[in-house]
Amino acid sequence: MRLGTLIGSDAEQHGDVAVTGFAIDHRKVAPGTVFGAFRGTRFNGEDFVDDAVRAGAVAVVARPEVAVAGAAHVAAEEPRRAFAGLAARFFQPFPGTVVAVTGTNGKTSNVEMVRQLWRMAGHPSASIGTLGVTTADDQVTTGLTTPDVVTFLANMAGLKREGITHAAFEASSHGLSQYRTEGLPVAAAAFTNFSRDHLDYHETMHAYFEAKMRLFDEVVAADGAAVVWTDDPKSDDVIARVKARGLNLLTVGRRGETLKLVDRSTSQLGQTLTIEANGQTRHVKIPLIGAYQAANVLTACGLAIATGGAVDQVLANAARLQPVRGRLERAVITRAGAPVYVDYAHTPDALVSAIEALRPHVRGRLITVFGAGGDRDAGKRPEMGEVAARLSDVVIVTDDNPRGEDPALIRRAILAAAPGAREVAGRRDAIAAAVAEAGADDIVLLAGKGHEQGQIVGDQVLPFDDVTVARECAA
Ligand SMILES: CC(=O)N[C@H]1[C@@H](OP(=O)(O)OP(=O)(O)OC[C@H]2O[C@@H](n3ccc(=O)[nH]c3=O)[C@H](O)[C@@H]2O)O[C@H](CO)[C@@H](O)[C@@H]1O[C@H](C)C(=O)N[C@@H](C)C(=O)N[C@H](CCC(=O)O)C(=O)O
Ligand SMILES: Nc1ncnc2c1ncn2[C@@H]1O[C@H](COP(=O)(O)OP(=O)(O)OP(=O)(O)O)[C@@H](O)[C@H]1O
Ligand SMILES: N[C@H](CCC[C@H](N)C(=O)O)C(=O)O
Ligand SMILES: [Mg+2]
Repeated sequence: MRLGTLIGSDAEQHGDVAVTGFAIDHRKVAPGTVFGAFRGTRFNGEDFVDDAVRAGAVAVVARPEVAVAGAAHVAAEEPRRAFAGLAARFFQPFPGTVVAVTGTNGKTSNVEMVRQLWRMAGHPSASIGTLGVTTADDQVTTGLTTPDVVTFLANMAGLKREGITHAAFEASSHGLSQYRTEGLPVAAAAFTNFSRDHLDYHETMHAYFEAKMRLFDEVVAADGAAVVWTDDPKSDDVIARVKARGLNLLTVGRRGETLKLVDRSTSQLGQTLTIEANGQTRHVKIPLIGAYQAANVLTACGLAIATGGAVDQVLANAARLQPVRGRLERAVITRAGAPVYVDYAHTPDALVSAIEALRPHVRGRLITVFGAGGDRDAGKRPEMGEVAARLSDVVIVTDDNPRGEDPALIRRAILAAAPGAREVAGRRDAIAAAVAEAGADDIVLLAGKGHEQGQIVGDQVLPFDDVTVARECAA
C-alpha cells in the first residue's frame, strides 16, 4: 500500500512510498513503517520519533505539537486512535462478525463461550483474550488480555486469512483507554459486571467505569448491538448509555427481556436454568457449576443471538458448552476425597463469586488458598482478605505473582483484614498444606491464577500451574 493512499497526503511530499508495516515501539521500526508516538505510563514515545525516522519510518502519528522531520507527520489530538484507524486500513480485511466483551470479571469466560456457541452453529470462529488467540484447533498466548493494537489487528487479519468468519475479543479497561482494539467494525458489545479492580491504573472507580463505557459509547458500530447483564448495580447505567446511543439492546439476567433467568437449580456436576425467551419457558441444563457461570452463559448466548443465532438453537447448544480453563476447573480429588478447584478469582467480587459457587457443594469445610498480585491495585488486598475470611471455613494466604514487590508485605496486607487466616509463604507449600488439611467432606479452592502457567517473581517467570501442583500435592 502507498502512503499517499493510506493518509491521503500529496504524493510528491511523502505519499509515493510503500508502507510495509506499523509499530508503536521504535525498536520495531523497519524501512517503510508507520510509527505511532504515544505518551505512556513509563515512557514518552514522542522521545523516540527521531530514532524511528532514522530506522526508516515513513510516517509518524503524533500530537500536532510534536516535531517530526524526515517523515510524514500524521497529526492527531488523540494519536492512538488515529493510528488504530490507519493500521486497520492497512491490515484489513478482518472477520466479518466481530464482538467484544467488557466488565470486571467474566470477559475470558464469555469470549470463550461465544466462540464455542458460534462453532456449534457452524461458523469458523475464534476468541482473543487472556487465554490468547483461540480457534477450534489452536491456542497461541499473547501475554496480555488485550494485546497492543498492532498485534491485535495483525491477529484479526491473520484469523480472516485462516477462514475465520466470527471473532470475539476481550476489551479490558486498559485496552479500551489505550485504544488497543480500535479500527475494525464491532457488531456487538457485552457488559458482564463492574466491581473493584485496576485502581492502580485508573485511580478512581469513576474513571475505571468510564474507560469500560467507551466500548458502548464509541467502539461498537452505530448500528450494532449491546448485550447487557441486568443484575449488576451498574447495569442500569449501561442500559441508559446504550439507549442514548441508539444501539440494538438485548438484556439478559433475572431482569432480562431477551433472556430472562427465572430459576436456577444446582446439581452435583451442573445446573438447570429456567429461561423465558420470546414468551416461552425453556429449561437449559448446563455442565458448569456456579451462579457466575450461569451469568456468563446467558451473556454469551445474548451475543450469539445478537449476531444472528436463533434463540432455540443457541439455548440448545448452551447445553454442550465445555468448561473454560482455570474457571472453577476441578484439578484433582485428594486421597482423602476432597475435590480441589482452581479458579481465576483475583478481585474481591470474583472471590465472592467463586466461593459462593462452591458453597452449595460443601458438606464439611471450604478451604480457600489465595494471594494478590504485586504491582497491581493494592487496595483490593484487604477487601479480598475480608471476603475470604468471612465466607470460607479455612483461609490460607499465600503468594500470587509478587512481581516487583516483597511477597511478605502483600500477604501482610491481606492478613490484616482476614481474622483467623493462616499464612503460608510459597504457593506450592500453601497448596500442599491445604491438600493435607482437607478431609472427605471438604472442598479446596485455589484462587487467583486459573490458567496461568507461571509465577512472576521480580522479572522472572517461574513455571507454575495450580492444576499441576494440586495434582502433585495430592499424589
Ligand atoms: C499500564 C499499561 O497498560 N501498560 C501497557 C502500555 O504501556 P504504555 O502505553 O503506558 O507504554 P510505555 O511503556 O509507557 O511506553 C510509551 C510508548 O513508548 C514506546 N516506547 C517505549 C520505550 C522505547 O524504548 N521505545 C518506544 O517506542 C512504547 O511502545 C509505547 O508506545 O502499552 C504497552 C504496549 O502495548 C504494554 O506492553 C503495557 O502493558 C504492560 C506491560 C502491562 O503490564 N499491562 C497490564 C497492566 C495490562 O494492560 N493489563 C490489561 C488488563 C487485564 C485485565 O483485564 O484484568 C490487559 O489488557 O492485559
Ligand atoms: N459473571 C461473573 N460474575 C462474577 N464473577 C465472575 C464472573 N465471571 C467470572 N467471574 C470470576 O472472575 C474470575 C475470572 O473470570 P474471567 O477470566 O472470565 O474474567 P476476566 O474478566 O477475563 O478477567 P481478567 O480481567 O483477568 O481478564 C473467575 O475465575 C471467577 O472467579
Ligand atoms: N489481568 C489481571 C490478571 C491478574 C491475575 C493475578 N494472578 C495477578 O497476577 O494479579 C492483571 O494483570 O491485573
Ligand atoms: Mg480475561
